[in-house]
Amino acid sequence: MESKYQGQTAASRLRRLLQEEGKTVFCPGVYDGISARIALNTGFDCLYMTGAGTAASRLGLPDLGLATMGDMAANASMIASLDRSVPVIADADTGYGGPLMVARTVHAYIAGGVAAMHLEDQVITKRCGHLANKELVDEDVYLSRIRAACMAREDARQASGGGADIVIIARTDSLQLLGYDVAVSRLHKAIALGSDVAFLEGMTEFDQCARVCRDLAPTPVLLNMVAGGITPSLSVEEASHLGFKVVIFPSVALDPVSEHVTDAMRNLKESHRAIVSETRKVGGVKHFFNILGLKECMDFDNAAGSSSFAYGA
Ligand SMILES: C[C@](O)(C(=O)O)[C@H](CC(=O)O)C(=O)O
Repeated sequence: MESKYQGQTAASRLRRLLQEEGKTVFCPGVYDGISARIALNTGFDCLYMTGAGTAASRLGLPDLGLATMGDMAANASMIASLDRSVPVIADADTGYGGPLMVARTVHAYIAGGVAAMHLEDQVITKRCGHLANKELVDEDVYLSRIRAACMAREDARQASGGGADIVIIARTDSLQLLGYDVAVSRLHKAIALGSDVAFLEGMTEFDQCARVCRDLAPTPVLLNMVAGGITPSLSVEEASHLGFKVVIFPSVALDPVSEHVTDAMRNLKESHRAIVSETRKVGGVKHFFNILGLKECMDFDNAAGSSSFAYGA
């Protein structure tokens, strides 16, 4: 069967979604194979790889600039590989070093099939954008990160005959320290260098959310809806009404996981017996493996002529 996305890379598919009149792309935050599979099975047309979730799930650590480029690129590439027709927007933090390192990051994300990446102006020892007392790099350092990313994308475009067209999202964390006008001015400069999308991190007032898309028009703007964060909570419809073209929900899976797993762990510790969910009682272990593509794996193996799954599993 021909894919309806024939010939489109994930990046070009995302570019089309961004151009669709009246469309706001909204993305659940995913950070591992399970959360990504569940989001794909739910039918989202774009995913967001959260850096906070990547640091949490791969390293067991908070979002403090501890995940390396290797950690992030490997995770983003794995997630992007699960369904090539669904674009993945991935956190790329500060780019993990100077311009040469930023360029390596861009090439690693492109090689992994990532559709878009965001780069910010915090110091390398960064923290979640919704924490206090963030430190920034000077504007020229930030712009050299963005310039390096756009130069690397251009090199990759030429080498691939146009295919490698990763969407570059300029994020600024400067609102907290330098105020709205400086933050928007940093984004304008990043756009002038070739960023495709702008991301004003850590807005604290509805008025800022209401202004930013107008002030940066016609560049598409991304809204970060961290649960419990400092930005007023908006629905996708409300965000769309204000002009946002992309909304990410980084923590949508993190809180349910930490809360439900805590309950399950406590229960096992106290009762010495694991809770068996209703779905497992009915579907057995296969229920979970089916979420991860068991059937598709067996079909592939059969189609390749193997007899391993001729009688199922
Ligand atoms: C968007 C973000 O960069 C992320 O890693 O998902 C974080 C979100 C978070 O820490 O929950 C951020 O806003 O800095």
